[in-house]
Amino acid sequence: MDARKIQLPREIHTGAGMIKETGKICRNLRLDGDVMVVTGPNTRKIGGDAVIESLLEEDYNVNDITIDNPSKSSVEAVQDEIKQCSLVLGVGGGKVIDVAKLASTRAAVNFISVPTAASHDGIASPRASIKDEGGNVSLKAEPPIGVIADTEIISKAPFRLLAAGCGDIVSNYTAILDWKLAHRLLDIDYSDSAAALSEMTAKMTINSADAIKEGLTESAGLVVKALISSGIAISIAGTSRPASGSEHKFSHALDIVAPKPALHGEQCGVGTIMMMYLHGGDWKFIRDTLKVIKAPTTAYEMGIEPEYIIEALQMAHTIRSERYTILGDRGLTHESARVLAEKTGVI
Ligand SMILES: NC(=O)C1=CN([C@@H]2O[C@H](COP(=O)(O)OP(=O)(O)OC[C@H]3O[C@@H](n4cnc5c(N)ncnc54)[C@H](OP(=O)(O)O)[C@@H]3O)[C@@H](O)[C@H]2O)C=CC1
Ligand SMILES: O=C(CO)COP(=O)(O)O
Ligand SMILES: [Zn+2]
Repeated sequence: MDARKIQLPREIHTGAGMIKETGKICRNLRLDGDVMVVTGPNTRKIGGDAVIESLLEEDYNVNDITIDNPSKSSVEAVQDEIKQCSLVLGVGGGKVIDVAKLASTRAAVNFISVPTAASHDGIASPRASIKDEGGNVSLKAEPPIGVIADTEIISKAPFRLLAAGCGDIVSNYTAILDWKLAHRLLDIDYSDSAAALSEMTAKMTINSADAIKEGLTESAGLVVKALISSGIAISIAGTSRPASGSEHKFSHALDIVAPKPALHGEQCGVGTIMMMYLHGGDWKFIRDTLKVIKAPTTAYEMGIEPEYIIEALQMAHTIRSERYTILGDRGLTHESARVLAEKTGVI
């Protein structure tokens, strides 16, 4: 039996107005000492101030820092600031949460994830995507000890963010197909339980697609719980394989080649349509589900020119090349990339 350590959040709090309980939740988790609150320029007002107020009400000594990109320098800046702290809270979207997550891991202090949008599955995952010279790199990190998801705040976020979160969940379908393929071809370690959790999460979200509506706390709750569940599947597997396959390679490539990339979840959703086609699966079902959710299904809807879609498809196999997927080791030719994007209606 190979020795494994699985780290999972100890407490997950979801509900309208939950952010006001942050101070009490931290005290109940027996988290003492000074606290650092990390936010983004928009999310400082949207959630950061309420978190700070709640912590002050519980007599915490609170510092705060605002970051505007998920770079190595942002992580280092937060790490420098948290030298005297024993707890870090990331309050924002995926970029803020990733920076706070990695900085707290490196400083060996507790981290609590406070998503203000249900836009990605990094909320509870043991990964952090940080920009470096070559683009985004996915780094190992410690998952949060707690998650506080205020569905009131999340439901009021631009609906585009919720739809993007659904794209990141739907992407589990092709991620699992790629993982199974790599396991069969190359005997890559595979976790039935992580795959089952990831696939069930995607299925439940897709079956509820009609219920995912703008401004509803119920919709926010459904999607944020699914995203947390995807992050837990990553923790169980010890790799992002349950939620990241060829469709993510396409998205990461698009982040590099597109002058103005779309949201992570949007790109992953569109990538799932095309990679499901390559797998010979029901790509129209994926496309139609994303349409019901009002997530983008074309380059135009993502605001990305067709040429960058083709370029990203051709480049995708080179992203994390050790991770075998349906793209194979040689990837797509220009013509096959063009035909793929056209046949699936992406361009
Ligand atoms: N670690 C992991 O496992 C994973 C990490 N990721 C990473 O997450 C990032 C994508 O996250 P995503 O959230 O899509 O993008 P961002 O973090 O860039 O957030 C998008 C924008 O939404 C704003 N925002 C967040 N919440 C609200 C709100 N309630 N109301 C209004 N605006 C809001 C943010 O504001 P502000 O600028 O103030 O933050 C930001 O301007 C990528 O870097 C990706 O690599 C994705 C999946 C998994
Ligand atoms: O986005 C993710 C899962 O949805 C994380 O995956 P990566 O390991 O490809 O960054
Ligand atoms: Zn993702």
